[in-house]
Amino acid sequence: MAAENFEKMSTGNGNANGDGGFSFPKGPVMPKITTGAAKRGNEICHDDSGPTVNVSTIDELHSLQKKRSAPTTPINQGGAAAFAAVSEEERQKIQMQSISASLASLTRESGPKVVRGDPAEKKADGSTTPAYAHGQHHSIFSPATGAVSDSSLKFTHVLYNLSPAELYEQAIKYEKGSFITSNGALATLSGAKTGRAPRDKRVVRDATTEDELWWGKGSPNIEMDEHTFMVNRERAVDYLNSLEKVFVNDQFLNWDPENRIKVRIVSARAYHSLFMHNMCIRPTPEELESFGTPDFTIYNAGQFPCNRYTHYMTSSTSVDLNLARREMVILGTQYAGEMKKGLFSVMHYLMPKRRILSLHSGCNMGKDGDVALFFGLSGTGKTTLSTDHNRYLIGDDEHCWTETGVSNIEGGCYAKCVDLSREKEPDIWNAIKFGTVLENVVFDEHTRDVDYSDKSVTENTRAAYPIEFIPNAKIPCVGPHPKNVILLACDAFGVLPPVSKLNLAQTMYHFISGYTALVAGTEDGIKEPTATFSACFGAAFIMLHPTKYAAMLAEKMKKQGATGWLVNTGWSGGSYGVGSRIKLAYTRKIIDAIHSGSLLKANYKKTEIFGFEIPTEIEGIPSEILDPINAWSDKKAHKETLVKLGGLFKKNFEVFANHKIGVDGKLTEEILAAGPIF
Ligand SMILES: Nc1ncnc2c1ncn2[C@@H]1O[C@H](COP(=O)(O)OP(=O)(O)O)[C@@H](O)[C@H]1O
Ligand SMILES: C=C(OP(=O)(O)O)C(=O)O
Ligand SMILES: [Ca+2]
Ligand SMILES: [Mn+2]
Repeated sequence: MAAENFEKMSTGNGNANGDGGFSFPKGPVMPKITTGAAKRGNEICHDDSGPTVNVSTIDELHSLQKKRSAPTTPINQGGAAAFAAVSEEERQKIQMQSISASLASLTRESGPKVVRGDPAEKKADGSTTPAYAHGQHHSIFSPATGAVSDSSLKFTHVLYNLSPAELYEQAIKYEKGSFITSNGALATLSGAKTGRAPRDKRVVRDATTEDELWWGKGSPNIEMDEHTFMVNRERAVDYLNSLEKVFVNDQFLNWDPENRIKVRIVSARAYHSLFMHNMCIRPTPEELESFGTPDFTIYNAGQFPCNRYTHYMTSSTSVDLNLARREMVILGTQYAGEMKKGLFSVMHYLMPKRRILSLHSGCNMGKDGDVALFFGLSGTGKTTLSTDHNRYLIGDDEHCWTETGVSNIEGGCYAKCVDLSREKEPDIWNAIKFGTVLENVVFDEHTRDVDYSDKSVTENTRAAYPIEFIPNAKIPCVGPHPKNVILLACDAFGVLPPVSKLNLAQTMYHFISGYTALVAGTEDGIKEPTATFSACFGAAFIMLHPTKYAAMLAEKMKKQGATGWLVNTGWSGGSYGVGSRIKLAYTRKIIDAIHSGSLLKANYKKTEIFGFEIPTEIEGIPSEILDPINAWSDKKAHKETLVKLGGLFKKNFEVFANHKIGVDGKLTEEILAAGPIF
């Protein structure tokens, strides 16, 4: 009986053949040792009643495994086929020519020889160098050039718009610190830099940008000249060309089809290529065929430092933006966020020129089409709160607001992972799967389970995933005009109310202030929260004077009748160290009440100093936390802290006191009066 059951369970072929008189001994044994030899007499011993593979060598077997990707342009029947085949070759040639031009070191050759494909991939003849004449898999481009240098003799292999699976393989084979975690994500390390380096971000100051951009105190635009840019560009390009292979991504920014920008990212790491694959908008195969030349190019040579003897360089890191050349160069940092936020800066320049407002905000939409924006500095909750199971996600970080509505600039999200839990943030948790880049996380060496509470590498652990990994993403990522504009502040002083309703002047005052206060980091033993003011909740990325963006926001909010709110996602019941961070569940309830419109109808009272309108009740939230003073046991300390914060706001706003916001002089006065009064 036992043997019979065992036979039923086993799907072994060949033995459970009802040939009587033959049974396995009891106990766990290997079922397929003998064959039908006992019955078939002197036949040769074999065990292959199933079909066999139709090859004669192991190489042939391997060649069967990968089928060539189907051409994306349907080749017409009949006479057109030959024409289509030629034009495909021609198209690839144009594409390689364009990549060669991107990689040209401008002082020497016109561009390197480029060849498409992995140099380690064996050709049919076993060679690994490109086949010059009979191009099979690889298209090749050799520029006509008189000058000969070592770099003009070698090929630069281009890994063009690889798929996530291919990029996983590249990362795991060649990039130390790349692993697959148990959820299927690709874990990587970004090296010495685990966050952005705003003090190393430079912008070329030329005749045009001199007048157009915001320079000087408070501005993120640290100047450099054209010549220095070219020195760094050459350094990056030479570094990239010295490698055996580079990754090239051709993608889009902005879901608004009329204002879409074509971007090319040239990088040395599969990690960077997969990151941008996830974060930018992915072209369809057809869109890629007609991509042509990009509107903007990033040269990411982050593994290679800049030269400190180069004028303007103050460290080994430099992130350089040249708007005239439409190029960005990255040296000395591998933190992938530089690319995403660098392109965001470009959009903060290009879009306002078209009278489109670019926003450092998350954005989602309710079932009835009500759109909300979530402004806030890093770590205040844009990604967390815009990812809401009951609403459609338009985007978590970068948007545009046009005459017709909003559009996401990106094609993916970049979530903080520190202390991530399945219970509190199920959608982000589930988005961390095959295809997602997991930066700087710690995992179990055997099970590969990620420990999101482990901050050994950095506190700024991140997951980058395509937006469609969020089940209720709104694709295409566009929506109508916003109804609510939510300003997020993580107030570690614990004096800002959990939610305040703002009038237009207050909304503008707080938008221009861009306040948050974070604890500087538990390790350093810093007890005192530090206030940060970052104009437009994104001073690191804006290119024009903050009042330009503020004026556009005021005009749009007024025209659309949008309501402004200030939500404190930080401390309650005392400053950091005494009080505690407002529960995410409470913040979500507050946000729900904003979306539903119920909060608009609540009863309000006015606070001291800041003059906020705060609700007296919100369903599901203990009423006593709505007015911060109630949650503080030390009332005197509360008042002192409130006055201190008010003072910091005042001091910060001084630099804006002489600026007119838009053409409306009355609004400017109202904004100046909308700050703290004491
Ligand atoms: N009350 C709260 N509201 C929002 N986020 C909170 C709250 N309490 C804790 N958090 C945590 O703060 C972090 C917010 O980060 P994130 O949403 O990525 O910010 P941003 O996208 O603005 O940079 C998340 O790790 C989130 O879990
Ligand atoms: C990636 C960033 O954005 P955020 O923290 O707002 O998600 C950043 O500021 O570097
Ligand atoms: Ca940010
Ligand atoms: Mn975010």
